[in-house]
Amino acid sequence: MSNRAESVLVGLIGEGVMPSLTPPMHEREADVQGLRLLYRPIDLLELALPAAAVGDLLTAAQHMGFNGLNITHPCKQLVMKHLDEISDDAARLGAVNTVLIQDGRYIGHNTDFSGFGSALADGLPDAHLDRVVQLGAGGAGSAVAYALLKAGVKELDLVDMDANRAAERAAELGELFPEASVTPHTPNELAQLMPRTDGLVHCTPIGMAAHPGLPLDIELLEPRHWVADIVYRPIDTQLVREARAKGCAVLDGGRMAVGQAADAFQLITGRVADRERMRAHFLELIAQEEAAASLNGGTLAKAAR
Ligand SMILES: NC(=O)c1ccc[n+]([C@@H]2O[C@H](COP(=O)([O-])OP(=O)(O)OC[C@H]3O[C@@H](n4cnc5c(N)ncnc54)[C@H](O)[C@@H]3O)[C@@H](O)[C@H]2O)c1
Ligand SMILES: O=C(O)[C@]1(O)C[C@@H](O)[C@@H](O)[C@H](O)C1
Repeated sequence: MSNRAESVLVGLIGEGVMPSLTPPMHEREADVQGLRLLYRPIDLLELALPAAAVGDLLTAAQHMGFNGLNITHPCKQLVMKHLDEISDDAARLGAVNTVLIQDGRYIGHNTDFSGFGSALADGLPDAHLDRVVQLGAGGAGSAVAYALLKAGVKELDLVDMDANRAAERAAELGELFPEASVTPHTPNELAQLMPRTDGLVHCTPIGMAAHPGLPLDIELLEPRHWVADIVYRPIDTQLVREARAKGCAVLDGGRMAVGQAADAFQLITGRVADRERMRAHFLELIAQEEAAASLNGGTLAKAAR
């Protein structure tokens, strides 16, 4: 038996979270550090609960002695009204993916943006950040764009097939970062944008096992561009492979997945996670999934993210 101070109990609330690699990443890192930590997925689909149940689940988690929670789709905004305190960045971004339960209070943070920010700094330390093209302005894309602007990007070209979404996000981000210029675009403008950009960040589902292919005409990519993909199932997406083959500096989507986990681990446990060790474990887990998928005829597990 142990209490909240002696061991750590963590959960992940969202839809379709059973295949998530975040629970094993936290548990392995805690094991290596000699910390007793259990991390359970709490899947709204399996429980047949609506997203609006997130508030009741927070209460239940507190009653059951949880130390913290990760929150994912479709609850990252919904959870905010149930929190006692929200970090400045999560409040500005309008999304929470990590909730600490401390002294009966709920404190919200966002480690998606910080995880991408540290991934970019660690994985592409020499990347020029004056001008960046970002493809995809959805949920993850919003956190990534926020991280890019915090990292000092001066001109961010936000491209989405949904022109309204690109325009809304660009306007929101432009207000948060008045010193930068954030401009909405549709994919047919990529031929004009790519020759002017330092790097490309990819945040659409294209390249995932269920959505194979390339998100842009690969001829638009030049060896001087750096490329960051956030898709990580598979880890070497077609974009990552073809960008590497052209000589571009490349960041794979696993770096962000590990970054958000490492930052949440630190917030929840108070201990610093060893990111390289966590990444090595993450790559092991992905390799196991990919090997199992190739045995099953090439279909990756029903992993949503
Ligand atoms: N590495 C990580 O930690 C991490 C975390 C979350 C999501 N992801 C990956 O990021 C992807 C996007 O996640 P999300 O939550 O932002 O999804 P989302 O559905 O909220 O957003 C995707 C956006 O891409 C746009 N889009 C789709 N196809 C496009 C195309 N061909 N050209 C331009 N725009 C296009 C859509 O209109 C939408 O706005 C996921 O599919 C997942 O693979 C990675
Ligand atoms: O790994 C996952 O499944 C996650 O749900 C991905 C992303 O949504 C993060 O914000 C969560 O902390 C964990």
